Amino acid sequence: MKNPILLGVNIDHVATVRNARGTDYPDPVQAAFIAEQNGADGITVHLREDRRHITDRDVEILARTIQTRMNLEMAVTDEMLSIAEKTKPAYVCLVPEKREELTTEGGLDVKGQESKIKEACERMAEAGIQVSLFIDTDEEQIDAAARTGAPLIELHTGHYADATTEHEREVELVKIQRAVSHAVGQGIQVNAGHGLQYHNVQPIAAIKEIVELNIGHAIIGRAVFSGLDQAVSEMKKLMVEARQWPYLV
Ligand SMILES: CC(=O)[C@@H](O)[C@H](O)COP(=O)(O)O
Ligand SMILES: NCC(=O)COP(=O)(O)O
Repeated sequence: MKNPILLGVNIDHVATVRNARGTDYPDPVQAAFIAEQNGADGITVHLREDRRHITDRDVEILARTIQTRMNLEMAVTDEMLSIAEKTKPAYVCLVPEKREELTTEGGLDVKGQESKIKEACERMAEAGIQVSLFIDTDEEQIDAAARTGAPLIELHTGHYADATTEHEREVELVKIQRAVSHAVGQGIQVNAGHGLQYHNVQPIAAIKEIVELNIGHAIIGRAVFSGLDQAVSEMKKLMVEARQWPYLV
């Protein structure tokens, strides 16, 4: 395919199930292996400060066993930057984090903490790690991301996913399309993710400049019923199919 769309499978919630009982299973390491065998182009894990799902042990083992590439999502803290330096994932995705949140609620405020994020990007670049910034579809945030030197952004698709009417969803889709063009115009690679599932992924996958989608909760949820192999390959199939659609803007 000339313009492929890549799938990063987020395996956080395999660890959520494991940690609910303090057992050794299900193991995210096994999940990564199955996901890779069934079309995942990368594996994403979010090492939260409260370690509610993925743990340091998971990151250490995954760093040695992932065959594709690891995308380590993390808050911009010294502790997390040091873990990244030690484990050397291919990518880190810097995200905002609140301990009490159920999941990530919004994009990183790059504009409001530009020098801190620029320093983090430089520190990661020195360690040979590519940085992605998880941000909203806001042109000022995209411009700030460009100034930090981050080669990638991941656009937050949560508002699109949470839309309750067709009109609202269309409005959010247009915001994503415009943000993609704006970022690509500045030479930034654009990924996207959050809240994507089997029924809403295709219009996003059809945006031809988006390189990769990171999807987790919906895939792991479906895997409970269909198995992880099918859950991953079905998602990839929908994405690849949508990539053949005519461009939407
Ligand atoms: C940054 C992002 O959009 C998601 O990866 C999110 O952080 C997932 O975190 P949870 O798996 O804890 O919901
Ligand atoms: N960055 C988004 C991600 O990794 C997965 O988010 P979700 O599909 O679990 O909402």
